[in-house]
Amino acid sequence: MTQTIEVGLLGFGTVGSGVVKRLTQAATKITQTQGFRLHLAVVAVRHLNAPRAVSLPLGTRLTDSIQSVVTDPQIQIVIEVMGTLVTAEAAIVTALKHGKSVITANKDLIATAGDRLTRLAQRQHCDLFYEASVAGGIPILRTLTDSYATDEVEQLAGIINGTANYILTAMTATGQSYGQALVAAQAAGYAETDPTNDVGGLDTAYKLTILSQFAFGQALTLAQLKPTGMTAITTADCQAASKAGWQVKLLAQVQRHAGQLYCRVAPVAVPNQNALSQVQGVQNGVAVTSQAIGDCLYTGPGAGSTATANSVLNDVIVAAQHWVQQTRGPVVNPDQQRLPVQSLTEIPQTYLLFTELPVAQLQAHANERHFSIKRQNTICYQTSVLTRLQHDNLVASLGHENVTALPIAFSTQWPVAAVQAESSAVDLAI
Ligand SMILES: NC(=O)C1=CN([C@@H]2O[C@H](COP(=O)(O)OP(=O)(O)OC[C@H]3O[C@@H](n4cnc5c(N)ncnc54)[C@H](OP(=O)(O)O)[C@@H]3O)[C@@H](O)[C@H]2O)C=CC1
Ligand SMILES: N[C@@H](CC=O)C(=O)O
Repeated sequence: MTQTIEVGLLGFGTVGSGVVKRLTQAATKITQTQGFRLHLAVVAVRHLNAPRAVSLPLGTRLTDSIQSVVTDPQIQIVIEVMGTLVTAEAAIVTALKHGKSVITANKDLIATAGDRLTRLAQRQHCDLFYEASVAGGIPILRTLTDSYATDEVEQLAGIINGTANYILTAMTATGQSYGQALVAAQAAGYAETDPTNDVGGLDTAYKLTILSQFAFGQALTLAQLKPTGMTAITTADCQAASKAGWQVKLLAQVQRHAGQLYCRVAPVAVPNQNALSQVQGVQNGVAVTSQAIGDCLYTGPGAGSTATANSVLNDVIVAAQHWVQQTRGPVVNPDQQRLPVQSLTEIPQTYLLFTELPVAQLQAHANERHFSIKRQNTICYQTSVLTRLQHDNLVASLGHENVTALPIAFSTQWPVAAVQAESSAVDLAI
C-alpha cells in the first residue's frame, strides 16, 4: 500500500497558496516518482474568513490555531510560510520537539536563529530545510551542498532580492519612479508584508549569511555586513549608469582572499560585460566561483508564489523520503571555519559618481587628492581606484546630499596593504 505522509501548513498567503496549488497539481507525479503520497491535512491562518487565492482540497482543514498543527500527532511534516520571527520560531521549536520535520521559507528567522534551530532539529532527529529562504525558485542551497561537496568556493556574488531588482530594473528600463516600481512589486507578491527589509538591504543580508554558511561553512553577522539598501538610488542615476555601460544592482558579495572573508551588501554598478548585469526584474542570480568548476551563474525567479512554493515542496519531498527511509536529521552544512571577516568597502576600488555639481569642482577635488575622474555623461563619472579614505573624503567634501558614489563591482585592487594609505595612493588614470 502507498504510504501517506501527513503535512501541516502554517500560512496561506502568497507562498502558502502556491504550496496548496502545486501540491494538488503534482499529486500524481509525487506518488508515481516517489512511491509515497503527501496529504495536506491542515492549514493554519490568522484570519479564518479572509478570501484565498486558491481553494483547499476536500478533506483539508483550515484553523487559526498554530498550536493544534504543530502538536498534532498525525502530522509528520510542518511547512512554515507565515513569516514573523517570534511566532514562527515558537511554532518551529514546538514542531521539532514533537518530532516533526520542518520546512520553512523564513530567511529572517534562519539567518538569526538558524544555528539554534538546526541544533534542536539534530537533537530531535528531525529535518529542518529552508531552500526557499534564499533566491526563491533557484535551488541554490541544495546545489551548494551537493554539487560543491568536494570543491572549494572562492567567491559568491548574488542579486538575491527580487523586489529590489524589480524596482531597479523598472527605474532603469521604463523610467518609473522608486515609489511606482515598489507598488508594482508589492502587487505582484514579491515584497515582504513590510518591504523595508527588501529595499533596505536587510533581506539581502539575511540571505547572504545563509549562502555564506553553505558556500564557506561560515555564517556572517549583520554587524559584519552592515547592509546598505537601494533607497538613495534615483531613476536618473540608474539611467545615467545604463547609458554609460553599467547596471545598478543591489549586490551581495562574499569572497575569500588571503585567509580572510570579505563581504558586502550594497548597491553597486555592474559592468554590462558581466552576466549579473543581465539579471532583470524579479529574477535573481547567484554567481559562484570555485576551484574545480570555475565560474557558474545560477539564475531564476527570486520571489513569487509558484516558484517559491516549488522550492518549499522540493524540501518537503526530501523530508518525506527521509521519513519513509527513517533517516531523518543528518546535519547539513555545520560550521567549518571562523575566518576573520572584513568589508569589501575597505578595499581600494573604482566608483561611479552621480552628481550635478560642476565638473570643475570634481576635477579640483580629484587633483588635490591624487586621483582621476572621467565624465561618462551629464551626471555620471567614473573614478580611478580610490582607497576607502579617498572615497570617504570625496563624499564628505562634496556633501552626501550632492553625490552618490557606487562601487564598480569586481574592481577591487588587491593586495590591501600596498595601497591602503591615502598618502601612498597611486593615480591610475582611466
Ligand atoms: N513572497 C515571496 O515571494 C517569498 C516569501 N518568502 C518568505 O515566505 C514567508 C511567507 O511569505 P508570503 O507568503 O509572501 O507572506 P504573506 O503575508 O502573503 O502570507 C503570510 C500568511 O501567514 C499567515 N500568518 C501570519 N501570521 C500568522 C499567525 N500569527 N498565525 C497564523 N497565521 C499567520 C497569514 O494569515 P492570514 O492570511 O489569515 O493573514 C498569511 O496566510 C515569509 O517568511 C517570506 O519572507 C520567501 C521567498 C519568497
Ligand atoms: N521579498 C523577497 C521574497 C523572497 O525572498 C524578495 O523580494 O526577494
